[in-house]
Amino acid sequence: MTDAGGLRGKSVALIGAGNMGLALLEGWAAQDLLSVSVVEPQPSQRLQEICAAKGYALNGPAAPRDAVVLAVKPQALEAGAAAAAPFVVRGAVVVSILAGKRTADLAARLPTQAVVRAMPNTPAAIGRGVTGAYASEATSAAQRALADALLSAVGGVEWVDDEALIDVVTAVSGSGPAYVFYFAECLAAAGAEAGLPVALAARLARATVEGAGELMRRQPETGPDELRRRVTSPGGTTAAALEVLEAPDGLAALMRRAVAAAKRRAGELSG
Ligand SMILES: NC(=O)C1=CN([C@@H]2O[C@H](COP(=O)(O)OP(=O)(O)OC[C@H]3O[C@@H](n4cnc5c(N)ncnc54)[C@H](O)[C@@H]3O)[C@@H](O)[C@H]2O)C=CC1
Ligand SMILES: O=C(O)[C@@H]1CCC=N1
Repeated sequence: MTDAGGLRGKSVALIGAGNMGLALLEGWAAQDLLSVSVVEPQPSQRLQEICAAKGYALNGPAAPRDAVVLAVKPQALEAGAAAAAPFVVRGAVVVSILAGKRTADLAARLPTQAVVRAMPNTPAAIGRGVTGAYASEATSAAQRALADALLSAVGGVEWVDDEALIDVVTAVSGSGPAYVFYFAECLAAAGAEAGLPVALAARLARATVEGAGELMRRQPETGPDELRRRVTSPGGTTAAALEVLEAPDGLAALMRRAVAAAKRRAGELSG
């Protein structure tokens, strides 16, 4: 395995290996460069398999680590930070993926000021995630590079200089996969209501979202607006549908409200 991010020989503790923590662990295991300790009170079968196969310590004694990744629910911050603290020594960087929790919230509970606040998303589980990240002022360039390499194991990483933007990242790409899945559900439901057998409508909607996403991925130079135009014949069926979606109270207005609600909720989760 190439070691572009300089992960070889680095040690990491992962606190919480549910959906997102496990996705990160899968990425690290595939690279096979790190020494990993995992703390997880309810280890899944898959977690146990990875730890056994890779020799990762699962719920073993704490030891100083180069990085500590916190992946518990925001509501479990106190207990998660208590579990993380024994792994955090001088020079360690803490990477938190907790929605809403600020770098200051983390620094107040851990023996370090070097905190990276990151927001990945669930396509990380197949190495196709995208993560927004912010590094506190006390984070060194080397610590930030280590955090970048850890997060890059499951997809792209976009850094922001203003911590407040992480709440927006959360509302766009952190929660975003759910919007896309819900869109597929709604398209299927509308198709069924318009007369298709329910299962067929579900298959068509799913294949459409998959195919459109893949088309976008394979044509990175082409914007979604242009891809949309290519579907839309003047005076045709797509134009008729888009007239509905583009109405003042249409999809753009709904997305604005949805993103604003998620951003607001992220703010409420801080502290
Ligand atoms: N699910 C998602 O799409 C995303 C979630 N996040 C954030 O990631 C974090 C984790 O979310 P999920 O993985 O979805 O939740 P999850 O509930 O699947 O995983 C959390 C894990 O933490 C474990 N845990 C609880 N207390 C603990 C403790 N004291 N020490 C160690 N482990 C402990 C739980 O047993 C559980 O397995 C959340 O803070 C969430 O905001 C971030 C990006 C996307
Ligand atoms: O719903 C949540 O709070 C988490 C953060 C982004 C995606 N899931």
